[in-house]
Amino acid sequence: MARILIIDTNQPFLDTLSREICHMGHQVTAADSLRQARALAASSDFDVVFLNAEMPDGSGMDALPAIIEAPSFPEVIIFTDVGDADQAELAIKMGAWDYVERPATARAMALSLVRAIQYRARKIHRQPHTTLNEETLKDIVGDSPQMKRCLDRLALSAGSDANVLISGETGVGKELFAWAIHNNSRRAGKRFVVVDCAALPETLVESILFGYERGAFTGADKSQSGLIKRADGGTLFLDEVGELPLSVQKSFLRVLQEHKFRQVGGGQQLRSDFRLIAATNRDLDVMVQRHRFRKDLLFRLRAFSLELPPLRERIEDVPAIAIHHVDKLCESYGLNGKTFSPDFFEVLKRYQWPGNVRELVNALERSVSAARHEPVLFPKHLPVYIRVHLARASVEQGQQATPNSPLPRLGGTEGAVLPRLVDAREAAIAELEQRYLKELMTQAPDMRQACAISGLSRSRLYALLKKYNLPSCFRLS
Ligand SMILES: Nc1ncnc2c1ncn2[C@@H]1O[C@H](COP(=O)(O)OP(=O)(O)OP(=O)(O)O)[C@@H](O)[C@H]1O
Repeated sequence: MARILIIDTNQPFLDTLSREICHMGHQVTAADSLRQARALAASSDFDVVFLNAEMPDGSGMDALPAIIEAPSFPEVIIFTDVGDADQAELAIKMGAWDYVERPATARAMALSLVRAIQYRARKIHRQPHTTLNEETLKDIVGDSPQMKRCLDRLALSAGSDANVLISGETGVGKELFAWAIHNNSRRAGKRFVVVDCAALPETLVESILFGYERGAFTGADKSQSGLIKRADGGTLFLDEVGELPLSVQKSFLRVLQEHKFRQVGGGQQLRSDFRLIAATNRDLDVMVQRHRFRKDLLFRLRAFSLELPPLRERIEDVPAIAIHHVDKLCESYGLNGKTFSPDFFEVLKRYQWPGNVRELVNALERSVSAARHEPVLFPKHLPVYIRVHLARASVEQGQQATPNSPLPRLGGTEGAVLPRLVDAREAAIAELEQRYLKELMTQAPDMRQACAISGLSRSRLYALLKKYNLPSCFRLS
């Protein structure tokens, strides 16, 4: 629970904003003058202060330094009815957390509070980990207890040079965490070399990793160093390490033990001082039992382990992640920032997100495109497959009886009835692709045959499996 101070004289707005904040589980105190606000800030602890820039007894900007320097060093959100770019710049330079024009609804304003609280909680939480650089963590959003535990583990691993194994379902943020570990380690500033083991053609894995000498194979007309050498001094990130062919696992184990290797077709021994971070969405212990992964390699990889939980197990992080990515998307599309309809986050929180944060980011990207210049995101802007899924689930749970309707209702607050044809077609294709891939998983004994049957390339097949969060483990016979 955070403690919030609101400094404003507009009673109806104050009442609604206070209600919203209490509803979020925080404690609110109100002050209707700067004098009272200064006294309160000096005598009580506050996490966040909403400060009106124009108060009857003076300028909120003048009171800002005293409030920022109050004993609890609160985060201050300045709000105003008359936006002024110069004043905004000054406020931020003076240390305000944010400067906002008073939005139409108190609810929208309460949402900007989420980020301030999250930022503050992290700041306090991370104080003992002096090595962590705030700037390198700005893209890791989430304040749930699970996320805090992961950030603790991140801080621990960043302080050592041990190999790290990051596990978790597809799209949970494994690469993001790997980056953050690298950027907070002594190797920050050196190379972070990413190897997507799932996308490496089996015949070329060794030459890509180890490099090759001139004449090593047909077409090798000059020698070429590999990714292991490129990572010298920095970090080597092996994504989807479970896909590394067994033959390569053996030679890679040697590299891990000795940090020495030979290029394909080469006699000379080379050295590379890299730190290894590996990631997997597969159960490597099961793969070891099935003789698909080397036990000694797993043992080495797992010197330090970090397990990232699926998004559905930290669903409270969804609004903050959504705000973060919508802001980024609007910025990259050159759009004005967007606010959210009251039920937008409710809908996001009801969905299970099998593709985790990546699926959420994709859904938001499509929502922002669908809304274009509309300032508010509604559930109707979400991809149709999500709305169909939720409508079906809620009908099945008997929460939403639509006995006479042959089609699920697809609208959000607007209550639209029929999807656009293009959306319906997309939903049908998605459903068919998923059914096909599941069948393919049970019929094909291995990846090579799955590609042969489906006519898909290895990387396209992996991309589709990832899209639908289907495991890439085939029947092992
Ligand atoms: N905690 C988070 N806060 C904000 N964005 C996140 C978070 N975690 C993941 N993302 C975003 O989700 C997307 C997927 O993240 P990332 O590629 O790191 O996942 P992954 O687990 O490595 O996926 P895969 O297993 O498919 O390789 C990225 O756009 C990333 O920025």
